[in-house]
Amino acid sequence: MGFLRGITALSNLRSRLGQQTTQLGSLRWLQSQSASDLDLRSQLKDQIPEQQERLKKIKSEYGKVQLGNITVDMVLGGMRGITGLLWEPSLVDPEEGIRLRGLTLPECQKLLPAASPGGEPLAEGLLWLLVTGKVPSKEQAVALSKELQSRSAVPDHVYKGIDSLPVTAHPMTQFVTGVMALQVESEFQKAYEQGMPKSKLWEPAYEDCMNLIARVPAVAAYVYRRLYKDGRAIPADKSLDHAANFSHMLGFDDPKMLESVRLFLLVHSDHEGGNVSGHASHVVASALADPYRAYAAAMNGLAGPLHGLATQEALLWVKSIAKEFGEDVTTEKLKEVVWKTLNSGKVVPGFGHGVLRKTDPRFTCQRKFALKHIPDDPIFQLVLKLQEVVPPILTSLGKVKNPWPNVDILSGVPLNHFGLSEDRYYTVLFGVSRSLGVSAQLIWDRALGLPIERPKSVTLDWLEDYCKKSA
Ligand SMILES: CC(=O)SCCNC(=O)CCNC(=O)[C@H](O)C(C)(C)COP(=O)(O)OP(=O)(O)OC[C@H]1O[C@@H](n2cnc3c(N)ncnc32)[C@H](O)[C@@H]1OP(=O)(O)O
Ligand SMILES: O=C([O-])CC(=O)C(=O)O
Repeated sequence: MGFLRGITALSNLRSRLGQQTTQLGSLRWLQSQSASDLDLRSQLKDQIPEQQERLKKIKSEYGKVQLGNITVDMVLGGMRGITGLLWEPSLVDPEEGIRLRGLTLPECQKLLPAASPGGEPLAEGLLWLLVTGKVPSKEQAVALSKELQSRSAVPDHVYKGIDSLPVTAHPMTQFVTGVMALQVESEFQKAYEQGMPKSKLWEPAYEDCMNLIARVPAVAAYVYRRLYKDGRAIPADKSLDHAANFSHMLGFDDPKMLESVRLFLLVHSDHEGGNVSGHASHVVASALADPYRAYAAAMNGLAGPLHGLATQEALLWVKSIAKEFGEDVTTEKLKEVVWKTLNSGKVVPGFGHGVLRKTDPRFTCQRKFALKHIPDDPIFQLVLKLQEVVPPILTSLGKVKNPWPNVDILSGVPLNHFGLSEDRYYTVLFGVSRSLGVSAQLIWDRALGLPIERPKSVTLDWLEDYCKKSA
């Protein structure tokens, strides 16, 4: 609870010690940090000219280097395999999985500052990493925490906008409505209208992104409390870090739940640029639509069942199995259930991937967490059985390129264990997490002056003609 208070005490101690701290080894770094060291915007501003130069050099020296051939399969196959986007915060290797600014998830867990020793990383430190590519000190993460808090007030019209929807509206519809209502305060839109030159647009993009990240937890929590807790909203607790405060506003203060939310925000934060939500945000922002509009587009994509909604679908599916067949369901029965799902024309949620060709490290990371904190949870136990049962069945179909579990099959399990059991809400949690990665790139989109995205499309007639001529 006293995360910020603890750090403030440390800083006070530092000033009381004055010059002596230079003798104190481990405290030395604290003193060397100036105000601009602690300010994300200043750090970013320092980096931008260098990265702009880098991009310019790559373009002029290597602009004609080929990155592969485009085949008809790729055009008809959702552009799979086409390298066509620049995305700085993360990169996915098909075998190894995600790296956030070069760090694997276990490396992030080890290196990023945590609320308490050995705990899950603070979302603020993660955001710092995603934006700058540098691992922040705890002081930097705390400074960013304070910055986000200072930006977190949500205007009343946002809540009124959400309230105008029927409670039957899907939580993602309510959430996106809230996000669009936040857009009314876009600094980016104002700056553009006032004629700000392109070279400076990263500044209002930064403002919008930081305000957005700061505000979406309250909007998301409002939707949750409206739908499931009689609308009794819980005010923010300013002594808490970003993730813990989100959990608090949802109504969960158990320290293990706070850790679960911190982990959730880490593993769902980003997955390079070609996934539906990332790509949607990038293309919308490329038309110089403001970050709220771009993020809302991302959230509409995330709400698709083959993408982020799989979090909801997976938890619903696993729970329905537990309900119908009990938690001790046999392997044979589980196989039957998987086949029944497939034969009804549905996909098996939480398995497979568009890029990954091995078990998703985000699954592995959450599995480790569950083994530590909730080893006997019956839903977790059921997922472990599905991890064995599903891949051979999917493989036997002969068409599934990746039969292994993805992030979504376990995403909801720890949170469900600690009381957040409303499956339909899960994609909103995913959305709050993805505000970190999407925003980090939106800032760089404008800092690097990336152009409007406009790939070429063709018709079936064109394809046939072209292929016949080249045969
Ligand atoms: C955060 C995330 O977005 S992670 C992904 C979350 N989504 C899910 O968990 C939903 C279940 N999984 C899927 O639907 C798919 O694996 C996707 C959408 C993730 C990837 O799709 P693709 O890249 O097209 O996968 P792939 O090339 O292996 O698909 C080939 C075929 O196998 C099928 N397939 C792939 N995964 C599955 C699955 N889990 N269950 C059933 N069939 C599957 C595809 O539907 C496709 O069938 P079709 O040719 O009859 O249309
Ligand atoms: O990479 C993808 O296509 C989907 C995914 O796992 C994500 O966006 O988290």
